[in-house]
Amino acid sequence: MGNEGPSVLGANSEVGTLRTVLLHRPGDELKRLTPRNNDQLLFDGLPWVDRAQEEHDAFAALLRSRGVEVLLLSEVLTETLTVSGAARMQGISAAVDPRRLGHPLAQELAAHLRTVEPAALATILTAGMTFDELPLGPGGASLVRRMHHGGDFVIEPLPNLLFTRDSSFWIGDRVAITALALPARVREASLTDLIYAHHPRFLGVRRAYESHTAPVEGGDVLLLAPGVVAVGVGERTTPAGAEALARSVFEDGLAHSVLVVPIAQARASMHLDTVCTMVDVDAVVMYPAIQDSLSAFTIHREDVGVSILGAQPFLKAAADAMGIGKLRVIDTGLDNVTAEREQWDDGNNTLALEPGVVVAYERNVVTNSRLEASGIEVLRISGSELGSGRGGPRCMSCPVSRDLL
Ligand SMILES: NC(=O)NCCC[C@H](N)C(=O)O
Repeated sequence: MGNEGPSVLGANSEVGTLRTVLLHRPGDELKRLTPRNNDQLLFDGLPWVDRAQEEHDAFAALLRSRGVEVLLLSEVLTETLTVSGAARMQGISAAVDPRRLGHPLAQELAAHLRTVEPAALATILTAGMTFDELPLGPGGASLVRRMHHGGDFVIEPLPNLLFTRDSSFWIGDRVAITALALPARVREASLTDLIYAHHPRFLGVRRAYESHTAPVEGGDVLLLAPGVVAVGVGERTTPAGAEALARSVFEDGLAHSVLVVPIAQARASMHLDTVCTMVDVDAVVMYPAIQDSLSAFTIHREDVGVSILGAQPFLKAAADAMGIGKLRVIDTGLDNVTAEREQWDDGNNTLALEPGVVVAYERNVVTNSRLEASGIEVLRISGSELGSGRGGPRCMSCPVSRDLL
């Protein structure tokens, strides 16, 4: 960024030049994964943590080499906990659940956590804590403590923090703290909430989608063009979430059209960005199996209230709302099996650094060569370990600042 100072916060597209991004370098929370808990914690396997960190470091280094400022969630969290007592309280109260721990243990643990240094507290809030790790005296007064096994979690770890896309997203000059659908991820939003509320860098930033009335996850939200938002509805974001988000962004003047896009309620397509991401101002990379069937309900902001257009082909609805003749689709695979394999491995989950330049996993060889054949520059990263959580470069990044289109 040279002497230009901090970038202007916010984004109104998927492809405006990326200036600042929030990533989470995977840490001790990944070491909590075992064959007994990985399904519940939404990982398909047990990543080799050191290698996952190396892969992530290379991802961050690539972004920096392209002039992007990389904010790391653990560092930003520690800074926030250092400057703000309110943030500490917020983080502790979200992590210590009296319904599960009982009041005696919950009170004792919360009192202890209030004495912990910011960096160590940030580690506990992200990596969790087991009963064996409780730094309290013998568990005399707590039945809960006596009855749990030492390896059980007092505070659940958050291995999916890696996917910073889902727990917050920027729209216009506002940030939305999302409402995550699954128990394994709900607490992530308490961390993004306290960071954006109390970190000095974000003071004064206003919120979008404050009502949190229903689940909305950032991986389902695509900023197709200034004023035009697509929201996937499937395993995570619900119809009520999409509707509430639409009304909220209309009221705040952040969009005039919201496309609500049904996607299969399946692990392979848990978010809209697992099947479709933007690679240029008028182009998407999309899983071919859904290209012809993907549809959208379009909600328009009207002078009074909203209008809802019935389901149309997604590509037509998107082009109409964006005011372009056609949304180009870069088809990702020549045959069904290759396409299915590369979709599973996040071939469609690209992160645009500017129009026509994307970061992608190297393993998706066919998809990447199709992108290049269409004139897209593909910056490859390895994701053999990172990918075991089922997320690619877009899932692993929350753009905090993009040049406005
Ligand atoms: N936007 C995304 O598709 N994020 C990937 C999230 C993966 C994570 N293991 C999850 O199941 O939520």
